[in-house]
This record gives sequence, structure tokens and C-alpha cells, in this order.
Amino acid sequence: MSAIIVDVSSVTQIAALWPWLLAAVPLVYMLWNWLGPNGLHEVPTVGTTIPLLAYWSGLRYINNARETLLTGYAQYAHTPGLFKVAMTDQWLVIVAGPKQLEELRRMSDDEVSNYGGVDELLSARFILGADVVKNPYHMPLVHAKLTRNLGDFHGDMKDEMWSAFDDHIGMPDEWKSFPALKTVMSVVSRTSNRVFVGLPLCRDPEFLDIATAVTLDIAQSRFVINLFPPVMKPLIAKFVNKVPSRLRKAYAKVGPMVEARRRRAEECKANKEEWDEKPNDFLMWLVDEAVEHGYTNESTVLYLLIMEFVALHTAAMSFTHALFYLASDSSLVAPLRTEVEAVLAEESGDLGSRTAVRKLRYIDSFLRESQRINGTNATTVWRKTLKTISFSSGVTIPPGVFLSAASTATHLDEHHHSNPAVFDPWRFVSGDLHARSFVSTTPDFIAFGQGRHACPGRHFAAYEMKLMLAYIVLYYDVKMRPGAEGVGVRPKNKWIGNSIIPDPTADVLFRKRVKA
Ligand code: HEM
Repeated sequence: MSAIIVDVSSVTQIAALWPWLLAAVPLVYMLWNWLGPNGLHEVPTVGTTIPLLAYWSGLRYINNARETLLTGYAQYAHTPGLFKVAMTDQWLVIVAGPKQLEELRRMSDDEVSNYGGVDELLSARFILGADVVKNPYHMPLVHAKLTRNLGDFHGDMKDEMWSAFDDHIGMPDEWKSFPALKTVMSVVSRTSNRVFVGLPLCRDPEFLDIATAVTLDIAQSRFVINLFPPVMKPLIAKFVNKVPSRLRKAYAKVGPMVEARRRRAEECKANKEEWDEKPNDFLMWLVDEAVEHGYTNESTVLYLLIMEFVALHTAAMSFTHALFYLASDSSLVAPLRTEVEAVLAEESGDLGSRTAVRKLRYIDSFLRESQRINGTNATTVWRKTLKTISFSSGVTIPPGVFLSAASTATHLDEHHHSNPAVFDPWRFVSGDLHARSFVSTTPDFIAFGQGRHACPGRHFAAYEMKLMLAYIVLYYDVKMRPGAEGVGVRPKNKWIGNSIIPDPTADVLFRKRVKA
């Protein structure tokens, strides 16, 4: 009997220990992460390596990523070309300097995984699901269907963009104020969605709300989930992941169209019949994949949302960065207008033609230069090691480590660019025009990543952004609304971790162009 009593009391004691044991798991994980083999002792650290303080460094990084990355780059870009910074959930190894970047570029997909990197960055397996991480089938579609046939969409994109400008800004005779980022987003989301889902859905405000909100859902969910070590992430994700509810709303909106298209595609397939007037948009390509491989309609809608995530905020933020330069300095518009008017005359008044946008060198240089200084992300080329990899500096990195390239610091390296901190919009107008175009990824310009996994949507984004800038200089005068920073001063960027956000509160004034 007493033995039973002793047992019962020890069970009770153990039960009382459970909360402590549960709390110890993340602590042990954290110690293991910082001190074990993944402690990456060969890689120099910016900040502290002491476990709990490193977690604190990870929290601080949210506010001081820019300084941390520039400091690390200045100290370590040449030897050993790598350094590490603490995230709240793990180390991030920063690859810095042209030699190491080139070595990373040459590594095979067996050595470093690109979607593994995206997974670490976004906690994608918890937010979007493990299937997306295993099978990101939207990616090859961007190359094979969109980029290769971009010319087929020029006319529709131009048509949608002109109509979006008309609806969102119109042609005010007097100066009128518009929230810059929000207005740019309205034009980008309509233009992109003309190609993603076609008319009339690309103009449906409820659908566009869903399409733009999903990025914030992913960003916010990932922010909270990444505060915790991997063992706790699945549990935390259950409480904070906002994507499932957005997906339900998206399905309610787009699901019937997906189901109808799928039925028709399956009928055509079964009867070996041609589908006259089959839609040609990203959604249809996703439906075709679903028919071919048996994916669900829910997954079609989820992958559509992923496309909205990769395409909309990246292009809208990048364009707003450039718009702020244009609106802050009235001397910049003249060379752009001269060029656009000359191209317009050569192209019989059609700015959207296959050749017109390619001829816009000044516009192209302006956007590349804005992207060089600002970009959307201070690190690009996100990778996860699958094997032990070695750099020529002698440093080895074990499997399972999150790596990324220091893009902002690379772009501001004076070995690459003279007066690197100065915005010189015509910097890329001369020289090897192909290598210096907005979409070219070069060792000194990695805003779109590098190598075979460089952004496959950059040609689409560049076409859209060049057309927008051409439209604005042709039809509008723009200036910054005088704000706290003074008249004609470009608003400061907001940094949240690695994200570089053009001031979301800044307004730009537009009026119908007054010709001299
Ligand atoms: C200015 C706008 C954009 C910027 C700055 C940007 C930037 C990037 C970067 C840095 C990467 C990672 C590249 C690497 O790992 O080396 C990437 C990947 C990707 N981007 Fe973009 N992007 C933009 C627009 C777009 C658009 C409009 C689309 C789709 C139409 C798109 C689709 C993708 C996809 C599918 C990937 C994953 C590629 C892969 O890992 O194989 N992006 N983007």
C-alpha cells in the first residue's frame, strides 16, 4: 500500500514538473542551436554568441538590421567573406563579397536548397504547408509560361495600367495628394492580376483586397512564428497563422471559377477536344497543372495567393522607392520625358509595344539605381545547406544552416560603385547596356538574387515598372507633399528586419502635366 502511495506521489511530483519540462525544451534547443555543431564557431559573429543574449541580439536585429549588416560587411567581406547574425530562432550566415557570392552561385541544388531558404525565411512549411515546400510548382510556370511569352501580355498590361491610373488618379488639373504606396499598389495589383486572373476579376475590389492582404498575413504570421524555436513553431502556427482564413475567403471568391475551368479542362482532356477561347492567364496554368497531376482546387487557389505574395508588394514597394526620388527632385523628369517622347514617336504612339519598353534606357537606369540603393530586402539569395559546404576561405558550414547574401551592403560597396550612397539615376545608361539593365543580375547587383534561382518574375516586374514610370512622366507632374522632413526631401525608408519599406505614410502630389 505504502509503495503505491509513494508511486502516486512521485507521479504527482512528475506531473508538477511538466510545465518546467515543456519550458526546458526550447531552452535546451536554444543552447544546442547556439553552442552545438550548428553554433557555427568558424564563422565570425556580429553581436554576441552567448545563448540568451544572442536571442536578445535576434530581437534587436528587427530594428537594427541595416547597421548590423553594414558593420559585418565592412569587417568580413574580404576575409573570410562570411559572418553570422543572430535571428530569434537560429543563426543567419551572411555571404558577403564577390568571391564567396560566386562560390555560392556555383553550388548545386544538392548542396544548397533555394526553396529550403525560402522555407527558413518565411517559416513556409508552417504558414503555407509542407506540400508547398516540397512542390513549389508555381515557380517553373513563371519561367515557362509567363516570362517566355511576356510579349503576348504587353497589350493587356498596358490597357489595364492605363485604366487603373485613370480610376485611381485621374487627370486632376490642380495638385492632388495621394498616399504613395497604397496608390502604386492599386495600379500594380490590377496590372499584375490582368495576367494572373484576367478580366473582370482583376478589377474586383474584394478580390484585390484578398490578393494584397495575403502578404501582410504571411509577414505577420512569420514574424511571430520565427520568435520561437522550430520545436514550438507548429503549435504557435496553429494560433497565429492567418493564411488559412485568407485562403477560405479567397476560395469563396475564386473557387467557383476554378471549379468551372477545371471541369471544362477535364472534359476537353477526356474527349481530346480543343477548348476554343481557353483563358490564357496564370490561374488557368495552375488549373492545367492540377488537372495533369491531380492537385486539389484548394491548392490551385493557395498557389495563386503565393503568386500574389511574390509579385505585388515586391513590385509596388520597389516602384514607390523610385517614385519618391522622382517626386523629390524636379530636375530628374526632363531626361525621362525626352526619352519617352522619342520612343513614343518611333513606336507610332504605342508605349506598350514589344520594342518600346526595351528602348527606355533612362527609365531602366533610373529603376536599377533606385533598386540598388533601396531594394525590398537587405539580404537576397536565401538558401539552406543540405550538405556540409566549404568556401575557399577554408570555412565549412554544416547541413541545415540558413544562408543569405548581403544585398544592400554589396550595392553600397565602393569597390563596385563610385559614390555608392549617392542616387545617380543615369549611372547605368552607358557601358554594356545588357549587363547593366534593370533585370541583369551581376555580382554588384543582386536585388533579384543570382544564379539559376534568380527571380524568374523580374522581367514581368521590370516591364510593369518601366511602363508605370513612362506613363507618369508622360502624363503627370509629381512632387512630394511637404512633410515633417521638409519640402522636396525624399521620405526615409522604414526597416523591419531585412525588409526595406518605402515610407507607407508619405503622400505624393499629382496633377495633369502642364506642358511648358
Ligand atoms: C521588383 C519586384 C521583385 C523583386 C525585387 C523580386 C525579388 C526576388 C528575389 C530576391 C528572389 C530570390 C532570388 C534568389 O534566391 O536568388 C525572388 C524569387 C522569386 N520571385 Fe521575385 N521579385 C520581384 C517580382 C516578382 C514577380 C512580379 C514575380 C512573379 C510574376 C516573382 C516571382 C518570383 C518567384 C516565383 C521566385 C522564386 C524563384 C526560385 O526560387 O526559383 N517575383 N524574387
